[in-house]
This record gives sequence, structure tokens and C-alpha cells, in this order.
Amino acid sequence: MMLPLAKLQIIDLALLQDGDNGEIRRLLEASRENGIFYLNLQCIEGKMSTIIDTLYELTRGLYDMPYEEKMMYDVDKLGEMKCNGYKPVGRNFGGLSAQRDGFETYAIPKSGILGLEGHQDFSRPFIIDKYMGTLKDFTQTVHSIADTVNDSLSSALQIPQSANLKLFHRLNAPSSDILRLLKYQAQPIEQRGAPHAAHTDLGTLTFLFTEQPGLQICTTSTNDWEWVLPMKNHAIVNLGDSMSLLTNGYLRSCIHKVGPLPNTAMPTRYSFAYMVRPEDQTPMTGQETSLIPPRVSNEPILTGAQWLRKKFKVLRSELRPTDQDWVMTGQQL
Ligand SMILES: O=C(O)CCC(=O)C(=O)O
Ligand SMILES: [Fe+2]
Repeated sequence: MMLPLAKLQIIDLALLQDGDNGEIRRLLEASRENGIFYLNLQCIEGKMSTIIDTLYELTRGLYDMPYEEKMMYDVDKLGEMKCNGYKPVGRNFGGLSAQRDGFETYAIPKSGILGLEGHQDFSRPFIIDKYMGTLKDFTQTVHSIADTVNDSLSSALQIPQSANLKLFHRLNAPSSDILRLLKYQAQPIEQRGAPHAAHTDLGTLTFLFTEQPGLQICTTSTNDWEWVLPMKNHAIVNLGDSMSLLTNGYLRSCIHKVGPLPNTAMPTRYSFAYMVRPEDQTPMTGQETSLIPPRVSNEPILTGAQWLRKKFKVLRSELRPTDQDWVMTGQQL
């Protein structure tokens, strides 16, 4: 049987930067349909490929540290917002035995990388300091790409300049943006469950970089799982729940998971993702336009920071919560 592949749009960053109307329209289509697309980064390929190679080097260095040392930076001990530190295998709900996950993560906070006020001293192993120049460069580069995507979407959605999505995602404003480095554990071939269970991301935009297959999305057209293979010089960009909330459900967050290819054992797999999240004070509601419908919920409007706390509770739960809650896509308003 052929591998069912997701037919994703390929959006060209250079054309978005030029304000190309056709490209902006296709970006909107992709964001409405499945909430995920490839972003062609050819125009900054030279810069990005060096950064990406260096970040893989950091990833390997971090995960090669002894377990006890990694646990000194336990993400659940370093802060309430889970923006800094290490998560060992098995802490989250997942598709492996006993409903556990099968991957390690290490989160590095934007606020620390940029040295925003009050965040210069975030606790970290020394290896992170060695890569701080690259981390800063990466954060600034991806953030400026996110500005272009947010700007293009705002224009396609006819959002007035005063409510442009990029105004709620300013580089130097306090937010829970992170760079997340992931390492999946190799599994025996009998282990068919997904080490990273189905979920939506809680932020606005996720920029995913990987050289290995494993990612699957649940598409709207088939309501079934399809594979998203990595493409050289392309990031995989998906929309998260915040984007859905900020457009009153008009744009959709993408449901995805990671697991082994058919008849193949799950290999050790590396990926990393920059997660653009709303500024802490952002009111999590959309601006009505000719496309964006009015907000229908009677629930109080949360701030970006409150919204994040609520979703973390679901992710860390011991059991899969009720169907309604577990995805919490922000689509059912
Ligand atoms: O590892 C991947 O390909 C996906 C990671 C992911 O979905 C996440 O970190 O939220
Ligand atoms: Fe994700």
C-alpha cells in the first residue's frame, strides 16, 4: 500500500515578503483547510542551513548529557509556564504502553535567549551558553518570518492595521515563545503506538524543522491520518489553538501526532520547533471582519497567559481527558 501523504500547499516566503496576492490567498486557503503548510525558505537558505546544523549539534550535546544532569533542569520545577527546561520520556499522555509518551524535550525560552528584562538569568546548562549566538539569530530570524506570515494572514482576513496579528506577537514583548528541541526514543517494531499522541499546539504558529519522517496530520477532507514528509529548505508551519481563538475559529489549528512509518520500527528521531505564542496580555478573541465571524462564546475572554495555563493542565493529565477537552482546539467556541 502506498503511504498516504498529505497534499500540503507550498508557500514561498519570498513571495509573501513581496506581498504577492496569489501567494497570500493560497496561504489563507491552507490556513483554513488544514492549518498546516510547507514554507519555502530558499531565499534565506544559506543563513538557515548553518543555523539548523548548529542547532542539531546543540540538540545532540544536550541529550548526551547524563540523565541526572538533565533532570537538574526539570521543566516542571523551573517554572509554572513550562517555558524552560527538560521533560523526560513518559511524563505526558501518549500512545505507548501505559498511555505514556516516548520523547524527551528541552525548551529554551525566547525571553531568556533575547535577555528580556528579568529573564537574563534563566537557569540552564553551560552548553546552552555556548550556542547563545545561534539561538539569538534563529529566534530573530524565525520571528521575523512569523511577522510576515501574521501580516499576510491579517491582510487576507481584512483585519484592520490596528488589530494586525503581528501586534500581539512582538519579538521583545513578554510571551511564552519557546524553541523546543525534541528527541524521540527508538522503539521495537512491535510497538505500534504513537510516541507523540494526537494534539494541537497551543500557540499561534509553530515552525517545525526535521529531517526525518514520522509526523502525521488528521486532514479535514478525509478525517484520517496522512503523513507529512520533511522537505529540504522548507519549514513545516502549523497553526495552533491561539490562531484559532484570535480568528474566532475561522482559521483552524492542525491536529497532529508522531509515530513510526508502517512496518518500520520507530527510530531515534530529532526535530525542533519554534513556537510563536501570543503575548501574555493578549485578549484571546478575534476581531470581526467580513470574513471573521463574531465571537459566540459566553465564557470570559482569557489573556494569552491564562489560556496557556489552562491548556497545560490537559497536556500533563494522567489519562486522556474527555473527547471535548483533550484536543481543546479552540474551534468549538
Ligand atoms: O516532532 C515533530 O515532528 C512534531 C513535534 C510537535 O508536534 C510538537 O512539539 O508540538
Ligand atoms: Fe505539536
